[in-house]
Amino acid sequence: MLLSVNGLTHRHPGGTRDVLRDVSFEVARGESVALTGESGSGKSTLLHMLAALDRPSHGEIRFLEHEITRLNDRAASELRRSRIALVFQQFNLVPALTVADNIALHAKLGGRFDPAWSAEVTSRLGLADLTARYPEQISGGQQQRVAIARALTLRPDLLLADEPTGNLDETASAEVLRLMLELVADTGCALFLVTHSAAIAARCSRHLHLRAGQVRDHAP
Ligand SMILES: Nc1ncnc2c1ncn2[C@@H]1O[C@H](COP(=O)(O)OP(=O)(O)OP(=O)(O)O)[C@@H](O)[C@H]1O
Repeated sequence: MLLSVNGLTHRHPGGTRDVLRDVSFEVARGESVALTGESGSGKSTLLHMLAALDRPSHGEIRFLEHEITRLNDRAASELRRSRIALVFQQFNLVPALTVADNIALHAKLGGRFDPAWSAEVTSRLGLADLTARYPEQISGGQQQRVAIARALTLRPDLLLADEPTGNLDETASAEVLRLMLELVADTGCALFLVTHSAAIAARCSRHLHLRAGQVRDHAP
Protein backbone atom coordinates (compact mmCIF):
# COMPACT_ATOMS: atom_id res chain seq x y z
CA MET A 1 0.00 0.00 0.00
CA LEU A 2 1.36 3.44 -0.90
CA LEU A 3 -0.21 5.30 2.01
CA SER A 4 -1.74 3.89 5.22
CA VAL A 5 -3.30 6.13 7.80
CA ASN A 6 -4.01 4.45 11.09
CA GLY A 7 -5.91 5.79 14.10
CA LEU A 8 -5.12 9.44 13.42
CA THR A 9 -6.40 11.75 16.13
CA HIS A 10 -5.51 15.41 16.33
CA ARG A 11 -6.24 18.35 18.57
CA HIS A 12 -4.58 21.65 17.66
CA PRO A 13 -2.42 23.14 20.44
CA GLY A 14 -4.76 25.15 22.62
CA GLY A 15 -7.80 23.62 20.90
CA THR A 16 -10.79 22.35 22.85
CA ARG A 17 -11.82 19.47 20.57
CA ASP A 18 -10.28 16.74 18.48
CA VAL A 19 -10.43 17.91 14.86
CA LEU A 20 -9.60 14.37 13.67
CA ARG A 21 -10.88 11.36 15.59
CA ASP A 22 -9.40 7.94 14.99
CA VAL A 23 -9.12 8.39 11.22
CA SER A 24 -7.95 5.36 9.23
CA PHE A 25 -7.80 4.77 5.49
CA GLU A 26 -5.46 3.51 2.80
CA VAL A 27 -4.53 4.84 -0.62
CA ALA A 28 -3.10 2.60 -3.33
CA ARG A 29 -1.00 3.59 -6.33
CA GLY A 30 -3.16 4.68 -9.24
CA GLU A 31 -5.93 6.00 -7.01
CA SER A 32 -7.26 9.54 -7.16
CA VAL A 33 -8.97 10.44 -3.92
CA ALA A 34 -11.16 13.49 -3.39
CA LEU A 35 -11.65 14.63 0.20
CA THR A 36 -14.70 16.77 0.88
CA GLY A 37 -16.17 18.14 4.10
CA GLU A 38 -17.70 21.31 5.44
CA SER A 39 -15.57 24.35 6.11
CA GLY A 40 -13.67 23.77 9.36
CA SER A 41 -14.15 19.98 9.26
CA GLY A 42 -10.39 19.37 9.27
CA LYS A 43 -9.51 18.76 5.61
CA SER A 44 -6.45 21.03 5.58
CA THR A 45 -5.38 19.65 8.95
CA LEU A 46 -5.42 16.12 7.51
CA LEU A 47 -3.58 17.22 4.37
CA HIS A 48 -0.86 18.86 6.47
CA MET A 49 -0.37 15.60 8.37
CA LEU A 50 -0.06 13.63 5.12
CA ALA A 51 2.55 16.15 3.93
CA ALA A 52 4.49 15.75 7.20
CA LEU A 53 4.06 19.49 7.81
CA ASP A 54 2.37 18.83 11.13
CA ARG A 55 2.31 15.90 13.54
CA PRO A 56 -0.86 14.28 14.82
CA SER A 57 -1.59 13.97 18.55
CA HIS A 58 -1.93 10.20 18.02
CA GLY A 59 -1.78 7.71 15.21
CA GLU A 60 0.44 6.64 12.36
CA ILE A 61 0.90 7.56 8.72
CA ARG A 62 2.90 5.11 6.67
CA PHE A 63 4.09 6.24 3.23
CA LEU A 64 6.38 3.93 1.22
CA GLU A 65 8.91 2.76 3.79
CA HIS A 66 8.53 5.87 5.96
CA GLU A 67 6.60 6.38 9.18
CA ILE A 68 5.80 10.00 8.43
CA THR A 69 4.81 11.02 11.94
CA ARG A 70 8.28 10.11 13.23
CA LEU A 71 10.38 11.94 10.64
CA ASN A 72 12.48 14.87 11.78
CA ASP A 73 12.05 18.18 9.91
CA ARG A 74 14.99 17.54 7.64
CA ALA A 75 13.82 14.08 6.59
CA ALA A 76 10.30 15.43 6.09
CA SER A 77 11.45 18.22 3.78
CA GLU A 78 13.65 15.75 1.92
CA LEU A 79 10.56 13.62 1.31
CA ARG A 80 8.64 16.66 0.04
CA ARG A 81 11.44 17.32 -2.45
CA SER A 82 11.47 13.84 -3.82
CA ARG A 83 8.32 11.81 -3.33
CA ILE A 84 5.46 14.00 -2.16
CA ALA A 85 4.40 17.08 -4.12
CA LEU A 86 2.12 19.74 -2.69
CA VAL A 87 -0.22 22.15 -4.37
CA PHE A 88 -1.60 24.36 -1.65
CA GLN A 89 -3.81 27.42 -1.73
CA GLN A 90 -0.81 29.61 -1.10
CA PHE A 91 1.26 28.93 -4.19
CA ASN A 92 4.59 29.57 -2.45
CA LEU A 93 6.30 30.64 -5.65
CA VAL A 94 9.75 32.17 -5.29
CA PRO A 95 9.41 35.85 -6.34
CA ALA A 96 13.04 36.16 -7.45
CA LEU A 97 12.84 33.19 -9.82
CA THR A 98 11.30 33.11 -13.28
CA VAL A 99 8.29 30.92 -14.05
CA ALA A 100 10.62 28.35 -15.68
CA ASP A 101 12.91 28.25 -12.63
CA ASN A 102 9.96 28.02 -10.25
CA ILE A 103 8.59 25.08 -12.21
CA ALA A 104 11.95 23.29 -12.13
CA LEU A 105 12.84 24.17 -8.54
CA HIS A 106 11.67 21.16 -6.54
CA ALA A 107 12.62 18.56 -9.14
CA LYS A 108 16.11 20.08 -9.35
CA LEU A 109 16.50 20.20 -5.57
CA GLY A 110 15.40 16.58 -5.42
CA GLY A 111 17.74 15.54 -8.24
CA ARG A 112 14.79 14.41 -10.37
CA PHE A 113 14.65 17.12 -13.05
CA ASP A 114 13.74 15.88 -16.53
CA PRO A 115 13.78 18.85 -18.97
CA ALA A 116 11.60 17.13 -21.59
CA TRP A 117 8.92 16.24 -19.06
CA SER A 118 9.07 19.71 -17.53
CA ALA A 119 8.64 21.29 -20.97
CA GLU A 120 5.67 19.04 -21.68
CA VAL A 121 3.97 19.90 -18.39
CA THR A 122 4.68 23.61 -18.96
CA SER A 123 3.15 23.53 -22.38
CA ARG A 124 0.13 21.42 -21.41
CA LEU A 125 -0.64 23.86 -18.61
CA GLY A 126 -0.56 26.73 -21.11
CA LEU A 127 2.50 28.35 -19.55
CA ALA A 128 4.99 28.08 -22.44
CA ASP A 129 4.78 31.78 -23.31
CA LEU A 130 5.23 32.89 -19.72
CA THR A 131 8.41 31.07 -18.72
CA ALA A 132 10.64 34.18 -18.69
CA ARG A 133 8.28 36.18 -16.47
CA TYR A 134 8.38 36.51 -12.71
CA PRO A 135 5.46 35.50 -10.46
CA GLU A 136 4.40 39.12 -9.89
CA GLN A 137 4.06 39.55 -13.67
CA ILE A 138 1.41 36.85 -14.09
CA SER A 139 -2.19 36.47 -12.91
CA GLY A 140 -3.41 34.52 -9.87
CA GLY A 141 -4.74 31.70 -12.06
CA GLN A 142 -1.44 31.54 -13.94
CA GLN A 143 0.44 31.43 -10.62
CA GLN A 144 -1.74 28.53 -9.58
CA ARG A 145 -0.88 26.69 -12.80
CA VAL A 146 2.84 27.33 -12.15
CA ALA A 147 2.47 25.75 -8.70
CA ILE A 148 0.75 22.76 -10.31
CA ALA A 149 3.44 22.51 -13.01
CA ARG A 150 6.12 22.55 -10.30
CA ALA A 151 4.37 19.67 -8.52
CA LEU A 152 3.84 17.62 -11.69
CA THR A 153 7.45 18.20 -12.83
CA LEU A 154 8.61 16.39 -9.71
CA ARG A 155 6.75 13.21 -10.81
CA PRO A 156 5.90 12.47 -7.20
CA ASP A 157 4.61 9.20 -5.76
CA LEU A 158 1.94 11.17 -3.95
CA LEU A 159 0.41 14.43 -5.12
CA LEU A 160 -1.38 16.34 -2.37
CA ALA A 161 -3.55 19.23 -3.42
CA ASP A 162 -5.73 21.67 -1.50
CA GLU A 163 -8.39 23.20 -3.77
CA PRO A 164 -5.90 23.07 -6.65
CA THR A 165 -8.21 24.71 -9.15
CA GLY A 166 -9.78 27.26 -6.83
CA ASN A 167 -8.57 30.25 -8.86
CA LEU A 168 -9.25 28.82 -12.29
CA ASP A 169 -12.26 29.09 -14.56
CA GLU A 170 -14.20 25.98 -15.51
CA THR A 171 -12.22 25.19 -18.66
CA ALA A 172 -8.80 25.66 -17.05
CA SER A 173 -9.95 23.76 -13.97
CA ALA A 174 -11.09 20.78 -16.06
CA GLU A 175 -7.78 20.78 -17.96
CA VAL A 176 -5.71 20.89 -14.77
CA LEU A 177 -7.68 18.03 -13.25
CA ARG A 178 -7.31 16.05 -16.48
CA LEU A 179 -3.52 16.53 -16.31
CA MET A 180 -3.39 15.44 -12.69
CA LEU A 181 -5.46 12.34 -13.43
CA GLU A 182 -3.24 11.58 -16.43
CA LEU A 183 -0.18 11.81 -14.21
CA VAL A 184 -1.77 9.29 -11.87
CA ALA A 185 -2.54 6.94 -14.79
CA ASP A 186 0.84 7.40 -16.52
CA THR A 187 3.15 7.18 -13.52
CA GLY A 188 1.18 5.10 -11.02
CA CYS A 189 1.35 7.77 -8.35
CA ALA A 190 -1.65 8.66 -6.19
CA LEU A 191 -3.57 11.90 -6.02
CA PHE A 192 -5.21 13.10 -2.81
CA LEU A 193 -7.07 16.34 -3.24
CA VAL A 194 -9.25 18.50 -1.07
CA THR A 195 -12.15 20.06 -2.90
CA HIS A 196 -15.52 21.68 -2.38
CA SER A 197 -16.52 20.78 -5.92
CA ALA A 198 -18.86 17.83 -6.41
CA ALA A 199 -17.89 17.80 -10.11
CA ILE A 200 -14.20 17.35 -9.26
CA ALA A 201 -14.95 14.71 -6.63
CA ALA A 202 -17.03 12.81 -9.20
CA ARG A 203 -14.07 12.58 -11.59
CA CYS A 204 -11.78 11.02 -8.98
CA SER A 205 -11.69 7.27 -8.47
CA ARG A 206 -12.64 7.61 -4.81
CA HIS A 207 -14.50 10.15 -2.72
CA LEU A 208 -13.89 10.45 1.04
CA HIS A 209 -15.97 12.71 3.23
CA LEU A 210 -14.80 14.20 6.53
CA ARG A 211 -17.47 14.78 9.12
CA ALA A 212 -17.33 15.10 12.91
CA GLY A 213 -13.61 14.26 12.78
CA GLN A 214 -14.11 11.01 10.89
CA VAL A 215 -13.49 9.99 7.31
CA ARG A 216 -15.96 7.83 5.43
CA ASP A 217 -16.21 6.59 1.88
CA HIS A 218 -18.83 8.76 0.27
CA ALA A 219 -21.73 6.73 -1.06
CA PRO A 220 -22.38 7.70 -4.70
N1 LIG B 1 -3.17 25.92 14.03
C1 LIG B 1 -4.40 25.79 14.54
N2 LIG B 1 -4.63 26.00 15.84
C2 LIG B 1 -5.85 25.86 16.39
N3 LIG B 1 -6.95 25.51 15.66
C3 LIG B 1 -6.79 25.30 14.36
C4 LIG B 1 -5.50 25.44 13.70
N4 LIG B 1 -5.67 25.16 12.39
C5 LIG B 1 -6.97 24.86 12.22
N5 LIG B 1 -7.65 24.94 13.39
C6 LIG B 1 -9.07 24.64 13.60
O1 LIG B 1 -9.26 23.27 13.25
C7 LIG B 1 -10.49 23.10 12.56
C8 LIG B 1 -10.22 22.47 11.19
O2 LIG B 1 -9.54 23.41 10.37
P1 LIG B 1 -9.12 23.06 8.88
O3 LIG B 1 -8.40 24.24 8.32
O4 LIG B 1 -8.40 21.76 8.87
O5 LIG B 1 -10.55 22.88 8.17
P2 LIG B 1 -10.94 22.75 6.63
O6 LIG B 1 -11.91 21.61 6.55
O7 LIG B 1 -9.71 22.66 5.80
O8 LIG B 1 -11.70 24.13 6.36
P3 LIG B 1 -11.89 25.02 5.02
O9 LIG B 1 -12.71 24.20 4.07
O10 LIG B 1 -12.63 26.21 5.53
O11 LIG B 1 -10.50 25.35 4.49
C9 LIG B 1 -11.14 24.48 12.48
O12 LIG B 1 -12.08 24.56 13.54
C10 LIG B 1 -9.99 25.43 12.70
O13 LIG B 1 -10.43 26.62 13.29
